[in-house]
Amino acid sequence: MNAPDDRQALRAQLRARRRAVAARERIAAAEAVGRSLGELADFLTDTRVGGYWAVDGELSLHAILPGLRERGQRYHLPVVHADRRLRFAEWTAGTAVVPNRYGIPEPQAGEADLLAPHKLDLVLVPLLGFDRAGNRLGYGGGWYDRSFAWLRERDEPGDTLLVGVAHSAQELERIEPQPWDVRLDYVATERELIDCWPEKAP
Ligand SMILES: Nc1nc2c(c(=O)[nH]1)N(C=O)[C@@H](CNc1ccc(C(=O)N[C@@H](CCC(=O)O)C(=O)O)cc1)CN2
Ligand SMILES: Nc1ncnc2c1ncn2[C@@H]1O[C@H](COP(=O)(O)OP(=O)(O)OP(=O)(O)O)[C@@H](O)[C@H]1O
Repeated sequence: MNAPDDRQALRAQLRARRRAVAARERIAAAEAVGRSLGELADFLTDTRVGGYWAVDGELSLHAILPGLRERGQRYHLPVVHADRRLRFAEWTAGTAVVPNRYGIPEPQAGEADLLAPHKLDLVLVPLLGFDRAGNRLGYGGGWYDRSFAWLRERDEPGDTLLVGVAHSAQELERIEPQPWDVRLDYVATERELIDCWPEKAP
């Protein structure tokens, strides 16, 4: 069910499903996802955290921002780059943003203020679909796969933790991984924190 054509059909279906989450549920999820993330010690202590500016039904991260700030953690948004790898720029309330070519707001940062993906300690990753093994379906641009490709070879969580964030309605039974896909370490939903590598040593 995961041949390329099927992946396209699946994306359309998942987009529709994500958009169909009712407003009340969407708001409750944005408020609840912080509790799931809070079960992960790294989320409470890591210095450099990457996130996203939610669009198109993505689970909004705004409710976790005050906590990050109080704990002295720094929050960064993805910036798309011509080499099709993401950079990350710090964002605080008041940072000017401009729409990128997909219409998603990103900080207006100079080259010197952009961080390469490996500089982040933990990245909250947007997605269309996920499974419990940490396989993920994105928009098909390969941005996260390309940007975090070095993590693919790992057989245990790497230096940069990848944490998918999604509505529980976006869970799929199984996503057939592609050779370039980078697995998530955790997925946080409004209901739970899913450890995608339960077999790893404690
Ligand atoms: N909020 C948010 N920010 C993000 C992402 C994301 O998924 N969500 N990204 C995650 O990668 C990166 C941007 N990548 C994106 C890739 C494709 C599309 C998109 O809507 N594509 C259209 C086709 C547009 C086109 O080809 O010009 C589509 O799929 O219909 C958006 C963002 C970085 N920032
Ligand atoms: N490390 C890589 N090097 C070169 N191309 C890559 C790499 N990773 C992914 N790609 C390319 O990106 C395209 C999209 O990949 P895929 O369908 O897995 O996207 P996605 O995971 O849904 O998107 P995203 O990561 O942007 O959310 C693929 O056609 C693939 O060839």
